[in-house]
This record gives sequence, C-alpha cells and structure tokens, in this order.
Amino acid sequence: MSGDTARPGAPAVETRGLGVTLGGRQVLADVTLSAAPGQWLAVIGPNGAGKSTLLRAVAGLIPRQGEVLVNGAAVEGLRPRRRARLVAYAPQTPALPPDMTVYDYALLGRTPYISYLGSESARDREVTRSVLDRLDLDGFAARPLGHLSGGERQRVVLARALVQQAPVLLLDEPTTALDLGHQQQVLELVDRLRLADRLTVVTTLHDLSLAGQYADALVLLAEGRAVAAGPPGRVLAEPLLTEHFGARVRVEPGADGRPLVHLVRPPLPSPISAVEEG
Ligand SMILES: Nc1ncnc2c1ncn2[C@@H]1O[C@H](COP(=O)(O)OP(=O)(O)OP(=O)(O)O)[C@@H](O)[C@H]1O
Repeated sequence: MSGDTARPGAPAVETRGLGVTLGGRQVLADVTLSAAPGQWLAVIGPNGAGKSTLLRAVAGLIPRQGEVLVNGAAVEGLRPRRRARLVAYAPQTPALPPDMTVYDYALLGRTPYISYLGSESARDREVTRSVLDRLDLDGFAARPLGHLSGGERQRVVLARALVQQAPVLLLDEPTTALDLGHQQQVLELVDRLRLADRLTVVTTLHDLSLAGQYADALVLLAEGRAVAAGPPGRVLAEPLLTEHFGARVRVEPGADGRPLVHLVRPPLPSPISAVEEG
C-alpha cells in the first residue's frame, strides 16, 4: 500500500467546510468530517441528501468549496497518478464500455502502476485475477460488460476499485444491486481487506442495518448538511431517522450489540372505518 505522503497522525480522509454547487444549487454545505486510517465511515441520508456528491468531491472529481485532505495532503495537489494510488472510487452507476471484457475492465484498476508506454506486469495480472476470483467473477473474465446482470456489473465496478489497491476506498452504494449472499460477500471482503491492509473505507449505504453492522462511524446527511455524526449507536437513533427519513422505524440491538433498523408499518385503518370512508 502506498502511503508515503502521509502526514503522521493525519486522518486518512478529512473534509473541512466542504460545499458543492451543482446546476446553480448548493447541494452540499459546510460538511466537516474525518476518517482515521483503518476506519470504516458510512455516509447515510435520504435520497438527494448529497451522499454521492460527497464521495465525488472527496475523490476530487467535481469542483467544490472548502478542503478535502487525503493523508493530510490537499487532494487537488496530488497528481492524478498519485491520487489514483491513494484513493479508489467505485461509483454507483458508471457508464461501462459494453464491448470491453470483465478482465480488461478490472485491469484498468492497475493503470496507476503501469508506466506510460509499458504494459501490465505479471503482478498486475495476478492482482486482477485474484480480485475477480474473490468476487466470484473468475468465470466471467472473458464476458463483455454489456452481457452482465446488474449485480454482476456492480461487482465488476467494485473489482476495478479493489484492483487499484489504494489505501482509501470510496464506495458509492456498493450493495444495492446485490442479492443477500453477494451483499455479505462484498462487505465481508471489504472488511477483511480493511483489517489486513488498514484500508480506510468511506461508503454510502442505504441499508441502515448494514451501515450499523460494518461501519465504525456514521455521518447522517440531510439536505446537503451533516446533521449527525458518531458511532452507529448514536446516529441510528429512532428520533433522528424519523425526522430525516420521514420513516417509522424501530431500532434494536443485534446479536453483536450493534443497532438493527426495522421499518414499522403505520397502523392499518380498521376494516369498518375503511368501509365507512369508502
Ligand atoms: N448535475 C447536477 N445538477 C444539479 N443538481 C444535481 C446534479 N447532480 C445532482 N444534483 C442534485 O444534487 C442533490 C444531491 O445528489 P446526490 O446524488 O449526491 O444525492 P444522494 O444523497 O446520493 O441521493 P440518492 O440516495 O438518491 O442516491 C440532489 O438533489 C440531486 O438532484
């Protein structure tokens, strides 16, 4: 893992007063957060709250106000190659070239390690094969991207990011298209890599129970602002979730003590009053 620009003691990812304006609208305002090396930070919030925008701003992909620091260095000061060795970003719905094979697409994650006129090394091929294997994609290596299901595509996008072997992983909704087994497989794999290589993971997650299970810390965004931050037990609180998601929920501790969030149906109208109203 490359980390030679690290400022000792600096958070792996930090934003200070981060703001983003898109199409003349302020979609993020004054967001200050940090993730320590090896930490898993989950960004949660209702649709349109600015979660994806936050990840794109941290990845240095869009103009912004305020500061974004990676290992203590301003992200815009990093050369693209250097930045790509430090930060891997898996977008929610990237445009994928339909004729490119799964293997060639995942191999693109090695670009920051391949010299300009050079070709990939045995090590690049080995890393790519190993990640495809760990994501159950080894049988798909020769398949064109246009011939994949939604969940397979999502795992390929994650594969490319993991192949990058960057110490900071930004994952935008990595599990939305995945079945239960693959959700668990992907999140467990990310967590194992995090623990083994001290990766810092920043992910948006709509599934609040999964966010609570995997993340060390959560940031709740609402209308572009960070309205709560802290450990899962503090942020996944019924009043906060009801206020910002407009949902009826029950939060209870799971087997490991981390909070599980359940949707609770509003009371149904009684059959008699339903008939009367009809
Ligand atoms: N190019 C753009 N121009 C104008 N507004 C935009 C643009 N891109 C995104 N937005 C708006 O910015 C806000 C934040 O969008 P973003 O995708 O970050 O939200 P999100 O929290 O990730 O939402 P979701 O949960 O639905 O994925 C939304 O209101 C969205 O409509």
